[in-house]
Amino acid sequence: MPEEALASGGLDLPEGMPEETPKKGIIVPIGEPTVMVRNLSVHYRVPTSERGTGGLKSRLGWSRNVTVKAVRNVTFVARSGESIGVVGHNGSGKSTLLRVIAGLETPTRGTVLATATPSFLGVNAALMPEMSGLANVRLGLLAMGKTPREVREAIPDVVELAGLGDSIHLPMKTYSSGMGARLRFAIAASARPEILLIDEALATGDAATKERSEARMAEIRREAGTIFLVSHAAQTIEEMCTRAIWLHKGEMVLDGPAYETARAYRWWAWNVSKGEHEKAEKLLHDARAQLRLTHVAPHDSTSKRYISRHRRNL
Ligand SMILES: Nc1ncnc2c1ncn2[C@@H]1O[C@H](COP(=O)(O)OP(=O)(O)OP(=O)(O)O)[C@@H](O)[C@H]1O
Repeated sequence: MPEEALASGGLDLPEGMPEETPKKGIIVPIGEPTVMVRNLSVHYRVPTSERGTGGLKSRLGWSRNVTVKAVRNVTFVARSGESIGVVGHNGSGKSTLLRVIAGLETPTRGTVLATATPSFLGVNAALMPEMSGLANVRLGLLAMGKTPREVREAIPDVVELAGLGDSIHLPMKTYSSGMGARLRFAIAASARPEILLIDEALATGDAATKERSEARMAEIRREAGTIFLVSHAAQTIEEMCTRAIWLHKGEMVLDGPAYETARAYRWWAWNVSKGEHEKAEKLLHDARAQLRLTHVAPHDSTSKRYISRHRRNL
């Protein structure tokens, strides 16, 4: 997204809002498509305690179901060498999108094609809270298919990347959410997966740990990997990603360079927090007007094989 487009769309920062300077990231060439998301929608039917219009069922105390449209018609293509941040307010569909790419959920409509099985680092990744961080590293690495010897070799690197010091010997249930997230990141990133999905893991941590995480992410990208990173913190996205997607109520509002997209989102969020709802609406409208969808047909790419993430799409 060119700078002029941002300016003409009225997306300059207002006076008083702190400006972040874009960080010079490690430059990695962008390669072939690794994940293709097409017309993806995820709807949930959920019971509501809200009273109906007074029909018989409602008078008998039956609960009604409503449809929550968590993801609405999202389309994009991710390529190797990209780290893609997903930003958006609470409930905008960020985690749902990641879970569908991971193959943990089946979409209501649309398809996800990928060149490899994504490694998913969710906030609730199944580790054992009673066991120490170190024991969980072993467990996690074994669960990812490493042999006992590979596990032994990988442990020092994972422990260093997690940056937990002596706390690595304490039970995981004693960790703060940030400490747990760092450990999960270190375990998942040690596999150097082709596609890595990270949900809210890197917003915390000291400068040195952040630096190491960033370097590891760059390594994965350099080895032709793609990373998705979900975060509420636009600044994390600016620092860690090359590209960002802004979701709002399940819809894609903007897809472009991380700095511009995160900045546009931050300004919108800032206006919402100040009660400037008209201005925020206009910003959403302006951002949507700039949205350019990235498309590619699987046969456009010669050397990769794409696998559907969901059985019903096979
Ligand atoms: N399993 C589920 N059943 C019903 N509704 C769900 C389910 N998972 C998510 N939702 C709803 O879908 C919408 C999107 O949720 P999602 O967790 O993807 O958003 P998010 O952007 O990751 O939110 P947050 O930033 O708060 O973590 C929300 O309205 C949420 O309540």
